[in-house]
Amino acid sequence: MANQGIDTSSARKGPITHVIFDMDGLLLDTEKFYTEVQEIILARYNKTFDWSLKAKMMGKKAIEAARVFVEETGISDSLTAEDFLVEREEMLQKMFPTSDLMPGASRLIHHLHENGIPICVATGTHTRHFDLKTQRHSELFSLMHHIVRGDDPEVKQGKPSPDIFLAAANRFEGGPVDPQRILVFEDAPSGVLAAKNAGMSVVMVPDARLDSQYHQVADQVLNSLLDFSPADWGLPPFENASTKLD
Ligand SMILES: O=P(O)(O)OC[C@H](O)CO
Ligand SMILES: [Mg+2]
Repeated sequence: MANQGIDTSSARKGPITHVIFDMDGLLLDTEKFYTEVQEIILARYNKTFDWSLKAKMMGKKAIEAARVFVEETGISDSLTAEDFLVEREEMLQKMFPTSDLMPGASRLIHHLHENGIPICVATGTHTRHFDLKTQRHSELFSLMHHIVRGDDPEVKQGKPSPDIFLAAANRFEGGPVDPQRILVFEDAPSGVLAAKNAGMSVVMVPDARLDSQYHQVADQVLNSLLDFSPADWGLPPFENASTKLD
């Protein structure tokens, strides 16, 4: 483990040749939408949504996160996981098309692509939501070699299962790529665990409100993608490392 720096004992298991990006909360500022609708729904039951619950939900497939939500809040007798998904859907559908990029996402994706590093996305979100979230960012996502979504038939179980990252490793040119050559970027505890379960190295870029106990599993923890130094991982450095553009 390493916080705010690199742990050379666990990192560099092999030279990094391929990169997998998580999406929600890592490339796109979409976790705030889930938080907002969950706060609204819980308020009706006179309960508050907090980051200890958020930590257990984020990164998971929708139905898996929904089960955590109704069970952990004790409202499962009044609201099933399936009904919770229906209830939040209308609100989310209005929010997702407004999704913004996270700071540093565009710079890092363009940099890796321009330097010939194969990159892809592995997101727990399903195709219909993916399309809404990315509609303003099609140019950036077109730089990905491939995109694996939560409703992909190869993804039997959501994060922290390694399924989605192993499927992503399989689909690179000449795949499957050795997991030791893959660096994953994640924001969620379940996603960091999934990457480690797949045998990959992982840079965590967590929300500042997430309890720091969840940092321990990651190989490197950063406040922002703007703080990533490719050279730490043997990847081509930014030409002007002092310039932090979005
Ligand atoms: O973080 P992602 O991209 O795997 O998405 C997972 C859910 O859709 C949101 O937590
Ligand atoms: Mg995420």
